Amino acid sequence: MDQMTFSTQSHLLYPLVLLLLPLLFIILRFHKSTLPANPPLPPGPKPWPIIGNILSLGMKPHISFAKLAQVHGPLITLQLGSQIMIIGSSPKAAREILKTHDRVCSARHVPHTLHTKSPESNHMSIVWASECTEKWKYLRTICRTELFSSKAIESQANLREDKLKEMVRYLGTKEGKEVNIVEVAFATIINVVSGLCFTKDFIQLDDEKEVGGMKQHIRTIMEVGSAPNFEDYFPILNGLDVQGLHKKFLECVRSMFASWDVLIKERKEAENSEKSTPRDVLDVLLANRFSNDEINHFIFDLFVAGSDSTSSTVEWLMAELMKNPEVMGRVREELAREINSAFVRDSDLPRLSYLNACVKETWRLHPPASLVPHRALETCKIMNYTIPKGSHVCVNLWALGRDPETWEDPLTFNPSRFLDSNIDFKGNDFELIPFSAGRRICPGLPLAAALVPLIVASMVHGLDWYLPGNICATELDMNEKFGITLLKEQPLVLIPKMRKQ
Ligand code: HEM
Repeated sequence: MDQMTFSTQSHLLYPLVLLLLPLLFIILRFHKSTLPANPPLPPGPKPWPIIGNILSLGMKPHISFAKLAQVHGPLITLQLGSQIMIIGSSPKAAREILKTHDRVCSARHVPHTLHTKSPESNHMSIVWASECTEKWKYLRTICRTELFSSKAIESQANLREDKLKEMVRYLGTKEGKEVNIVEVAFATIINVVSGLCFTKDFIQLDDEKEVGGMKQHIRTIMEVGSAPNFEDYFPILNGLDVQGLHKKFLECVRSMFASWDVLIKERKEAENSEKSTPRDVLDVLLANRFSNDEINHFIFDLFVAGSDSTSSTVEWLMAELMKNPEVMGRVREELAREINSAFVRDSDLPRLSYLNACVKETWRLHPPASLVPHRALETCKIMNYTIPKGSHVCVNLWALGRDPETWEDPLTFNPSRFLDSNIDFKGNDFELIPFSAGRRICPGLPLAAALVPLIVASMVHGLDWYLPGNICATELDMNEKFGITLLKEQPLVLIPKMRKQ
């Protein structure tokens, strides 16, 4: 009986399987052909032949990219000559690039302008290390332990306070006269960094004397470094430097290195320099047996990465305070309530919660590094799109701060939004990452976070500020007039007046 049933069943089963097999084959084939083997590239504007989307870059690429993101979405592709560029413009895209795919996207795109003569030299730099090599890790460890640990930052408080007192005294001498805010902030920051590195001032606030023409060199480096270099997009031009950008860059680097070589030589010749406790970064680097070239590159990174970014934040914040008198009023009230002496000290900063909220709001609207230039080490998938190996991968920090899906009334300068919020700028909250996030996050964050509020508090405490001539505060065009102020746009000029206590 059982045998019978089985044989009847198998008798029916064979023709059924034979019938179903071709059907299964058709279904699988159809299924395979609708699912591409690789997801596509992120969407983007249609490229022109040869030049691709170069014309979409515009004068301010971060603004052009933000506009393109409104049309094509938070992850877009641009074809720049032969180079693919992927740009992320939402907190989700930023998290995927800088956290989920941190390792794969951690390589640096080094523009041709900033290539130093030998490929070795870029390996000595933290900023321009094309990959996160052992050397890069070692240099970051020196930064973390010797320069920017909480203990190191605390031990540098006296230096910062001294430089701030010099700045306030200088501003007192400029009463009733026009002061270029970014110049003063820049000189103060350069002297803080040169104090850390060489125990020496590089710029005198009250005259134009400066060591090694630093101001002009850093200005030129920022200018040539941010200009698009066609060599980056057309390999056929490699090494020709048709725009002369690389030549200008090298001239500045050589001149700065030559002036530092003199200081390094003096230090090496000083008696017992190796045996005494290290006074500054130069002593630490010499004790770690850095060569002159390595010292120069390390210090170059600190000056170039730290000066313009910090001074432009001070300028934007002062401009926002001038434009928003009620915000300025609250900052003044807080300073009057919390500061009992003529000078603001580091230890006062934790009590200045409204000023700290103003700093965050400035970094939200005006991140100094608006685009973070990384490169994909391997092909990977981000938000269901393919990111090919070697693509430039950027996060548009400027777009993140103005994303209407994240921020209420995003274009309004409203520091109060941060008063009851846990959002911080330390790389964990992807809606606010002015220092980036992941393994390449800015190592100078602790110094900048201490310096910016200290400089602004020192400028505002005890001084009233006026716009020159007939400029009215409401006329300040915050989006167009300032921008990267060290470049060719108009700097913020204000007139200080001592306040009667
Ligand atoms: C307001 C001030 C500053 C801002 C907003 C800022 C922001 C940034 C950003 C966005 C990056 C790129 C990170 C990435 O590639 O993902 C960076 C890198 C860097 N920053 Fe800053 N920075 C500031 C101040 C400083 C200061 C004061 C120093 C040191 C004195 C410094 C040293 C560096 C260095 C060495 C790098 C390269 C890191 C690497 O490639 O591994 N920065 N910074």
